[in-house]
Amino acid sequence: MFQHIQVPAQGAKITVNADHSLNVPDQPIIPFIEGDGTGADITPVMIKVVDAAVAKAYGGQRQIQWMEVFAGEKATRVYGPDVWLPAETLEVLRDYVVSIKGPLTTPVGGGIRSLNVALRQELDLYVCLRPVQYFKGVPSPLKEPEKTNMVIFRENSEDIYAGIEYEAESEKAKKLIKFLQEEMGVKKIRFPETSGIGIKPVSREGTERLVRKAIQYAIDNDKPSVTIVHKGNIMKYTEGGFRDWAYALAQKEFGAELIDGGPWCRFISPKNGKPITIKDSIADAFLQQILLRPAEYSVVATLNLNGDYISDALAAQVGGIGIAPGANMSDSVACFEATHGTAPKYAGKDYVNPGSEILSAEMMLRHLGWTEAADLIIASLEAAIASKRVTYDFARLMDGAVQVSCSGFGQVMIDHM
Ligand SMILES: NC(=O)C1=CN([C@@H]2O[C@H](COP(=O)(O)OP(=O)(O)OC[C@H]3O[C@@H](n4cnc5c(N)ncnc54)[C@H](OP(=O)(O)O)[C@@H]3O)[C@@H](O)[C@H]2O)C=CC1
Ligand SMILES: O=C(O)CCC(=O)C(=O)O
Ligand SMILES: [Mg+2]
Repeated sequence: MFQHIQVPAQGAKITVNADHSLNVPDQPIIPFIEGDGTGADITPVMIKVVDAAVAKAYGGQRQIQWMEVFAGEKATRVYGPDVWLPAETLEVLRDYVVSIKGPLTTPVGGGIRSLNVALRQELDLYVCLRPVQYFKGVPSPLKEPEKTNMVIFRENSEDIYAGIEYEAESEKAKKLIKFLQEEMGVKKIRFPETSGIGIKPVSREGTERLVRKAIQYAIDNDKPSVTIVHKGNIMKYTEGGFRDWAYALAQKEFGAELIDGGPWCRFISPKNGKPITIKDSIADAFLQQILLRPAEYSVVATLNLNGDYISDALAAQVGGIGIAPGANMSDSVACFEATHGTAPKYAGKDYVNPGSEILSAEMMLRHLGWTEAADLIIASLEAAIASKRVTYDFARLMDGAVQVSCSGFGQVMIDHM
């Protein structure tokens, strides 16, 4: 058995069929990672709200059996000082198929590399799915925030984000720079003696599997377009490759045809008979477009680092990263997590908005096919916002709001179920 993971006495594993559909028992065992910093505040609230929604929706017929698994600072307390991501945590996340996690801290500069990234890489969770939608009543810096309605498909396994980099003046950096200069004829490293150096792998296979998911999502959800966001004018063979491979895939696998000689292309959705346009935007221009003309964008397919920046920027347009959910997915395994981090200055204060992790759980319930419980979460969130009993992030921008704590907001949601 496991060293520190307690398997619940009741409940059963979710399993996956050959076509990647799920078999979900009425009492699925769902592993969760509490998370560092504010993770310890929001994760218990998420669990309470989800349990209330499931109980209300199914009257005791269905129930999640939560199973805590460890990562980050809590893992070092449970397993020992240097154990940040125990092997049995990875084994359980893979084996139990569907899980949810709080945020995990990554130090800036030195120290451990991101555990969040490690987890995505180890489980090959190649899609980071981050829907961005407006909930009525949420304070936003935009005049018409309801026009922002996008779903980000962020490539989750490659790019500069993969963490292949070498510290300035280290032996490895020196060796790589020497190789680049002497073997590859590189003359453009401005300060070779003092440069840190990073590698940006972007592959056709990695691009294709991500873009395939994004286009299929557009078909399944009746979306009008998929926008490929890249910086391919500058990084021609990585970000430019991403753009070219994405267009080629749309033509090859979905029968898209060039519009006015391309590169934009279009195909008719086999689901609703309406056109789906595949277009692209260079990342810097895209960031101003989403503020000025958000209604023109729907599904977004992008590289790892762009997706990181874009998801926080878009979240801000609809009220901030306090209500920005997400999922990391492979074809079979899914680990749901909020877009935001551990917000260390608020840790342990029962203060922050638990909305992102609750909405990540709402995505998880929908993924399980438990739509009634998911719908209850959305309805109770909307009712809680309408009641103006909200956490600090909304209260500071809303007229007439009453500020409640993190757990208080969870209770307001439950009261409105
Ligand atoms: N997937 C993950 O686990 C992620 C982990 N991280 C890690 O988190 C750590 C902290 O990163 P940092 O850059 O501070 O980013 P954070 O996302 O943790 O926080 C930035 C700001 O966002 C706002 N915010 C964050 N969470 C909430 C919430 N639940 N409710 C309301 N507002 C919220 C706060 O704004 P304000 O100050 O205005 O109140 C906060 O100061 C780093 O180690 C980073 O690597 C970061 C992102 C994702
Ligand atoms: O892993 C981290 O610490 C940061 C990750 C992040 O910002 C993200 O995935 O959005
Ligand atoms: Mg981020």
